[in-house]
Amino acid sequence: MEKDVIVALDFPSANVAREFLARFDGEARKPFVKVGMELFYAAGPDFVLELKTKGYKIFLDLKLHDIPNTVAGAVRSLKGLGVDMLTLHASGGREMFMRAREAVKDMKRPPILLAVTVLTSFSDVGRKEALLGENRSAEDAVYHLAHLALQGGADGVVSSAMEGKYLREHIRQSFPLVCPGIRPAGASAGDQKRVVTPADARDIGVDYIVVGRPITQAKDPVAAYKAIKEEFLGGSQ
Ligand SMILES: O=c1ccn([C@@H]2O[C@H](COP(=O)(O)O)[C@@H](O)[C@H]2O)c(=O)[nH]1
Repeated sequence: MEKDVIVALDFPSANVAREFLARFDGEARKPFVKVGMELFYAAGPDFVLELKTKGYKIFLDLKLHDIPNTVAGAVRSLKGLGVDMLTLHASGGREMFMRAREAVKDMKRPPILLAVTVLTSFSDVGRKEALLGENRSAEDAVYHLAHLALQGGADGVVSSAMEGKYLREHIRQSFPLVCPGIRPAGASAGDQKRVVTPADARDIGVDYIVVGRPITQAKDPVAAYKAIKEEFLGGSQ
């Protein structure tokens, strides 16, 4: 399976994102980028198309979560964007994933459908407070949600790398594991609670790490990106 660092473009406008990406112009390969709610709501599908036309690989992180019919419609509406990955909340349930799977079936290059399990910003206390009656460990909750979504038709899973080892041991099928909440040693966690270093994520067997602020807010974002990539991919680049 391919492994890579995905840069989260959490910016308020297309122009800010363009300025940031221009720093990478001299590099041999464009970074794999993630467009999340902030940028998508500000810049819209046109900017995603612009990135696609420029040759970026795109992870569209909209975390769809609604009734199955609405999510299937949303997936169909995103069809023309040609994104490489798309997120849906695993807690939307099996039927929601079945309908999303059905919605991509006629696409020439369907996106990898990723199930977001337990957000990396949740501590155990925060998760139990938000989800009524939730008494499982984070590992068990992530496993349960991942298993359900994969059965419904998800291709891969988003979780903290902290649960990665448990997922790999308990889910037999092979699937792409995508992990945000990545922090190089000494970096500020910010609102992230379940954080892992790029080197530990590599050792756990994570396929893609998603990194935002440690790169976008670095003094030298290109140097920060390269250092994180080196720590995660090492000699396998
Ligand atoms: O559980 C999740 C799911 C998605 N994210 C997204 O990843 C990035 C992380 O950004 P940092 O600045 O490196 O914290 C961000 O876009 C989130 O929306 C996540 O963090 N956790």
